[in-house]
Amino acid sequence: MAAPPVKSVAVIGSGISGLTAAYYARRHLPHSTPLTIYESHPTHLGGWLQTTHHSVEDKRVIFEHGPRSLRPVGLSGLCTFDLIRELGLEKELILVPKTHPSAKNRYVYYKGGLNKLPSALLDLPKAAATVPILRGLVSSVAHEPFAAKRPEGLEDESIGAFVRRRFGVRGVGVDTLLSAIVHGIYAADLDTLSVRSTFPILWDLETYHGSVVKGMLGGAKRIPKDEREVKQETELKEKNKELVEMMNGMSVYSFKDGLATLTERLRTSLSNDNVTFKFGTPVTDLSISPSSVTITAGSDNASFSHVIANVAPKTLASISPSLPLPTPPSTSSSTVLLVNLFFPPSAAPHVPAGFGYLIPKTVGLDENPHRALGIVFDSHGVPGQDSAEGVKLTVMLGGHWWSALSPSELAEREEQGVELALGTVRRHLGIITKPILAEAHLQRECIPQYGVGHRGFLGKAKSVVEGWGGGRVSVVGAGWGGVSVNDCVRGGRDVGIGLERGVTGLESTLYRLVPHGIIAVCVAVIFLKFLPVSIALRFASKILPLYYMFDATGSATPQPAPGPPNKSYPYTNDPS
Ligand SMILES: C=Cc1c2[nH]c(c1C)Cc1[nH]c(c(CCC(=O)O)c1C)Cc1[nH]c(c(C)c1CCC(=O)O)Cc1[nH]c(c(C)c1C=C)C2
Repeated sequence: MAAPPVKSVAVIGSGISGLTAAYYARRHLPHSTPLTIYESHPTHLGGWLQTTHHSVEDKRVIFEHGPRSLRPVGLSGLCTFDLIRELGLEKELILVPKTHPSAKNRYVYYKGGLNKLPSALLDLPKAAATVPILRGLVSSVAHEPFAAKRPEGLEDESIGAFVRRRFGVRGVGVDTLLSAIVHGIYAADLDTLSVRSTFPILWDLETYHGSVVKGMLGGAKRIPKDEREVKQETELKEKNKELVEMMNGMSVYSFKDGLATLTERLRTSLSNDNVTFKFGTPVTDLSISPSSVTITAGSDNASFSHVIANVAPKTLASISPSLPLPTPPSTSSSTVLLVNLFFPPSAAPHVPAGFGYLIPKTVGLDENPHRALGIVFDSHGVPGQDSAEGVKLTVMLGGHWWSALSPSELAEREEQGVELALGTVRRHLGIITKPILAEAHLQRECIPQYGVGHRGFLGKAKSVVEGWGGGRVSVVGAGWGGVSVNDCVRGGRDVGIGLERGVTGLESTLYRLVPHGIIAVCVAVIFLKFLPVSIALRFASKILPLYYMFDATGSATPQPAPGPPNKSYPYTNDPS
């Protein structure tokens, strides 16, 4: 069936995915094609990319209330380069090299202290012998190649089930380490997330090599690469040569004025380019006819030839009653309490030069009474962003630990946010000084949870959206196929460019490998200890350095309407 001609386009939701889709649509369609963006929030645009600027004695401090850095890797990473180049943002970048302490020093809180994960091959023997969280893993890794074959017909399972099936339950366990990483990316419990949708590399290594460890030793060679991806990658590398070169050897990057630079620049570009923004207009209905899609937002009805929905599956289902969308295996999203703290030089605590630390699921309430998930040492993580001297931290709490809390209990946690964060840093890092700036933001439902079977859901959703929309409706955003900013940019770009072909937005999510090789790296680190040096070096060249260890891009764009709209609770440093 030929795709219907594009005459007018509406985008529902102004997160990074929606804005990127609008941007590329604008660039690819005739200038006369009208484009309208609906945003339910009255003023805020950009979804979970939320940067605020603060002043300390006339010097600047930047707080990120969502993602804070991006990882320059993979096809999705190249898509973000393309957007940066298009927007002329190259000079606004802050690059963090892999040699920087924040890239090399990554920690997990375990057994009452920070466990430094090794960053180089030579550190491995010592680390495996002395770091408590690494010690027990050796036998698990040695066992993995001999684990029983995957049961016939198993299509997906939780990350926890996969890891226990392959690595067994010995000592500290690979699952303990992985639970910390899952906290840092999804703020979730590894026993509820789909391994195929969150760490597809692990599933694929088992499929094509019969073992994760064996597959890694073979350089994952047998895993087939999608031809479309290879072609797109080659084209993007060519087009963005300078940025590719500039990012060579970099661990992460951000912007001088924070990550919201990206969404702000998109807004400026779109505002100057025949795009109408409708703020404060939640879309309540989406209906389809053979010749158009009609959007109802409050008392406003408007018809478009095409609609791009930057909303999660459950929201799309609720606004489109005639769309027979299957129910996703999980409709929940993690809620994270983010507390930003800034300590002036006179009260600057000592924190190790590093990225920060994550807290595994097995750390008990006695050691982690406020259910913190991890702490980022921002002043090390993105150096040089603030002109004010001092120490900046972000404490992240809640996530799956708070999934059963009522809205009023969550609001209570937000009100107590700064105290909970200070209690945590006192307990873990011995920090007793007071910050000069402190803000708590409860980011409600900010990270979608891909439940077991999510991939199967996407396959069905694609045919349903195709059949229902007839090439007029596409979906983008973290709720579907990848929670990182890079994934969102990639999804938005694919749809913006592909509107005339009638894409659903779910084409690439079905063959996309979300590049989370994190566990593979953890496993490798331990395994290396037993290998002859020559094999180890070959192995290491494939998978080291350890930048996968909870670095990378952030998420996310979905609804409900996020934003600075959230109340923030400033902390007054009142000695009384
Ligand atoms: C609201 C808090 C968030 C937590 N995770 C994400 C957000 C927005 C999303 C996220 N964080 C990371 C990734 C990996 C992406 C990839 O390309 O592989 C994703 C999708 C990695 C990450 N985790 C933390 C940081 C600082 C980063 C780097 C990117 C970023 O700036 O977000 C720290 C961290 N994030 C969360 C917790 C609990 C945590 C703890 C230290 C939750």
